[in-house]
Amino acid sequence: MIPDNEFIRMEGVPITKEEIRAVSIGKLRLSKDDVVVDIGCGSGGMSVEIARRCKFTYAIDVNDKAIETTTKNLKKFGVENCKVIKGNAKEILNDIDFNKAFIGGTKDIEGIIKILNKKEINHIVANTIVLENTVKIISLLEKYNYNVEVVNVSISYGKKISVGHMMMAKNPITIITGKKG
Ligand SMILES: C[S@@+](CC[C@H](N)C(=O)[O-])C[C@H]1O[C@@H](n2cnc3c(N)ncnc32)[C@H](O)[C@@H]1O
Repeated sequence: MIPDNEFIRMEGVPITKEEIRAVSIGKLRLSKDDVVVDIGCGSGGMSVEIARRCKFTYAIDVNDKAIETTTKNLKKFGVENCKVIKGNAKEILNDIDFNKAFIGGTKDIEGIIKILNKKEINHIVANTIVLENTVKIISLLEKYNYNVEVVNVSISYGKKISVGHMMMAKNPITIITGKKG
């Protein structure tokens, strides 16, 4: 994994932390034949890591700054097998071919999961912070007969204080995996 501080960051939108990227990448079980879409690519933290491990990646975001930052990070890390597309994933997914999806953004999630199911995408991994989004994604995946695994990851970073290291907790992230077949 690339350390967090090596990425160019987009103001106001946190990059997926190195440890969360590691678990999420593990859950995607990537192979060199996979074509993966990163829905809500933000700064491109996941797009870069995914593209380095598969055949091709589509990085989609509605936000101009996200598109700009992801493009810069792809260039910085020498990633050439990733196309960055601006827009709402709901309007774009029907026009591209891929076999796995990573979900990092949840706007219009009902429509997005409906399309993923219709396109027979049998391996989906989502990261959520907000409880309501976690519940919504689990329910939607179950509605479309995906087998769902839910993992909650809590990370604490050691901070040096006078008497030793104090562990400072970050907010937990839920990693939801939906699979069929
Ligand atoms: C938490 S950030 C993702 C962080 C990213 N994984 C990273 O490491 O930099 C979520 C992003 O999803 C985008 N987003 C949310 N819903 C979306 C949608 N339906 N289509 C495209 N982008 C979306 C937001 O604009 C935001 O940039």
